[in-house]
Amino acid sequence: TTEITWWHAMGGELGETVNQLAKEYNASQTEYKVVPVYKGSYVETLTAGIAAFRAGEAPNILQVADVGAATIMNAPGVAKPVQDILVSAGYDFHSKDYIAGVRNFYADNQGKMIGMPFNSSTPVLYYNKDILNKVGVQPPKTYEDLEKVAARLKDKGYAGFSQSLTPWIMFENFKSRHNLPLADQNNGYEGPATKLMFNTPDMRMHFHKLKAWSDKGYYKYYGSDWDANQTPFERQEVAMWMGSSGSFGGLRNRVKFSLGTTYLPYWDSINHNAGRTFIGGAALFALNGHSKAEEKGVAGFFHYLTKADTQVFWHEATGYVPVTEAAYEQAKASGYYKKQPDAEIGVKQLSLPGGDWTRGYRLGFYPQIQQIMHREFDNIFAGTSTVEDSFDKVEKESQVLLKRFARTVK
Ligand SMILES: O=P(O)(O)OC[C@H](O)CO
Repeated sequence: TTEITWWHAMGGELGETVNQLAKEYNASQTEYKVVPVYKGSYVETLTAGIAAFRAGEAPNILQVADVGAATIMNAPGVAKPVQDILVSAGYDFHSKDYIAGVRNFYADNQGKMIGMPFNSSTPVLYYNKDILNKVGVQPPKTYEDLEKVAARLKDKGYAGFSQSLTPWIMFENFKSRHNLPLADQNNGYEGPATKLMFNTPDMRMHFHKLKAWSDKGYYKYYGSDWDANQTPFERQEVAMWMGSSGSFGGLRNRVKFSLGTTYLPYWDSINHNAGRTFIGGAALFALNGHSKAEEKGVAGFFHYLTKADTQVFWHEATGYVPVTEAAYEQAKASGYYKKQPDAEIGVKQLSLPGGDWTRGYRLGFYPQIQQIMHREFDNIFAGTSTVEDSFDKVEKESQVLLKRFARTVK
C-alpha cells in the first residue's frame, strides 16, 4: 500500500470529519492509504509545509488557506497544478464543474486550477433568533439596518455583534461584497501587487462607524483571536456574529438557542447592488518531490473528495460549501435546505452576481500584512490610535512587504 500524507489545519470537530473522510476513502480501495496529520493553524500548516519541502520531506498534500495563496503559488517548484495531476491520472477535469465563486480563487490568471478548493467557506452573519424575536427586530441586510438593529438591541440591554478575523471580514470581503478592488495588478492576479486599497474613503468611513459602534456598545471587538470573538455569541453575550459559513456545523451542535444565518451586510450607500463575496477556507495543494505512484494516489483522493456524495457529506457536517455544481444540486434535491434553510446561505452568497473584483486576490506576505492590520485594529478599538493614523501605518508597512515580495518573484 502506498501512503499519502495530508497535512491540514482542521482542528476539533472539523478534524474528526477530515479523519472520517480519509477512513472512508481508505476503506474504499486497497492501493493507497491517506494519512491526515493536523499541523495547527492555517499559517502554521503552511510554514511547516514549506519548511518540510525545503528539507526534502514534503507531505503529498498540503492545505493552504486564502491568505497563503500567493505564497504557495509563487514558490518555485513547490506545488504541482492539481489540474495537471488529475488529467495525467486520467480523470476528466472541467473547471466549469465548480461553482462560480470557487472556480478562480486558486487558479492562475489563465484559469488553470493550481490548488483544489476543498473547504470553501464565506463570511456570513449569524444571529440569535430568540434574542432578535424578543426585541422584535429582523436580521439586518445592510450596515444601515445593522446600526438600527444594534440600537434597538442596546435599548433592551443586549450587545449587538462581534466578528472574527477582522482583515478577512472587514477588509477583503468588505471589498468583494461591494465589488471594489483591494489591490493593484488586478488584485494581484496579473502580477505581484504593490499597493493595497486599504486606506480608502470607503474603508475609513466603515472603520469610523465601527469605532463609534464600539463606543456605544453596538459592536464588541475582542481582539484578533478567532474564538475570543465567537464564544461571546455562543454564550449569548452578543446577539449576532460575523464568521465563517464553515463554522455552521459546529455552532448548530453547540448553541442552546435558535440559530439564524443571513448574508454578510453591505453599505447601501457604497453599492446598492452588492453581490458575491470571496471564498474563504482553504485549498489542497499537491506538493512536488513524490513518485508517480504517489501522485496518482493524490489524484484518486482528490477525485474522491470532489465527488458529489463526498461534498454533500462534508457540506452537511461542517457548513463549508459544496464546491461543485453537481454537489450543490444534490444537496438541494435531498431536501436538506428545506429542513435547514440557514445552511444554504454561504453557497447562495457565493452564487450572487459577481463583478470585476470578486474573483479573489493574490497578495505576497499576506499573513504578515494581516498581523499589521490586527495590531492597528487593536489600537483603533482600544482608542490609542485614530483610524487615519492606523490606516497610514497599514498602508506604509504593507507596501514595504508587498514590494519585497514582488522582488522575490521576479
Ligand atoms: O474559518 P475558515 O476555514 O472558513 O477560513 C476563514 C478564512 O478564510 C481563513 O483565512
